[in-house]
Amino acid sequence: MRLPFIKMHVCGNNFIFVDELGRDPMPDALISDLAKKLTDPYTGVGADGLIRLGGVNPSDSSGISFRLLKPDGSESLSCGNGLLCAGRYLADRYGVKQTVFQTQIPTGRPVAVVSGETGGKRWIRVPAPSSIPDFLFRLERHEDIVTPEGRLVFNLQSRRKDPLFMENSEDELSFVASPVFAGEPHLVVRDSGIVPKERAGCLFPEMDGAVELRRDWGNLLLCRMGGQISAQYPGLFPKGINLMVARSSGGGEIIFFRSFKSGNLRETMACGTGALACAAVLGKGDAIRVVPEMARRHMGALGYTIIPGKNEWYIYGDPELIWEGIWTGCSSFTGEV
Ligand SMILES: N[C@H](CCC[C@H](N)C(=O)O)C(=O)O
Repeated sequence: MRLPFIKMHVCGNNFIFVDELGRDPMPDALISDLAKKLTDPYTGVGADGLIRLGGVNPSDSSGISFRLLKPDGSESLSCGNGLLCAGRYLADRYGVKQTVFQTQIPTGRPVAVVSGETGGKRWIRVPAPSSIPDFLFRLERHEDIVTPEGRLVFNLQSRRKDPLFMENSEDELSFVASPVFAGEPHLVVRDSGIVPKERAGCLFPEMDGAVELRRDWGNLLLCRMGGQISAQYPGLFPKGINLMVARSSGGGEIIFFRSFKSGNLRETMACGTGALACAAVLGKGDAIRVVPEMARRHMGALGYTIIPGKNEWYIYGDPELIWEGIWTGCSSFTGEV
């Protein structure tokens, strides 16, 4: 099989794009399998997801269909960074200035997101963040974790009793999270809401002036928080949950965050809808700068500017094309690492 693709990123959150415009779309089962293969970093191209763009032509007035397949082959509802990239791709490849994308297609009720460019800066216009819809968030077995303000208190139990478990850093851990829907479901946790407090010091160590950076420790903590929710709170988020740990500075005008993604089950460099969710919970002012901490460290990324509105919010970011290629297949792929 020879499949032309491109790869793009915003702040290191990277995607493979398959352009199905004006063509018969590939069957869902095939594309799900392809997503597993292509996103594989060892025997594929390697990416945080595979995005297929579909429609009659690049300026299709009914909207370009935007569908994101995660590395496990399942489908996401939306993706801020992917939409910024897709808008830039259509502009560069076909000269389309502004595009309407149809997102949240798996729900059967697509939601339009507009992508455009002003003064050389790419943006997307998305519905204002809201509460997580019931089909993604089922509280009935977990009513006791909700505070009067609508936040959630998670108490992760120690896994020390697990005979295969060797780390000694897995004592009990609790944190307060705000549930937000920003096209994707997110939990936003302020690092100050993590107990024991000193544990959170490994998430943004440079800001705390720590001499020893302990970068991996921050990753371990984030992955434990994000990864253990589904095991310890079964059924709460039936389609998974993304977890953002954030810290605000400058009174809410600047926010730093780290992102754990449900479909990757690992930390990613950045997350566009996650940045939106962080701005909704911690942000203040007319223009909120949201900086993904890992992308800042890795590439000096400045992050996103988010402009809140009543019904619609804008996210500004800098998508980049990384490479164009032809995937030729890999017969030795088994799906196991
Ligand atoms: N990175 C995306 C969201 C990804 C959704 C997530 N559930 C996944 O694909 O793992 C963004 O920029 O908004």
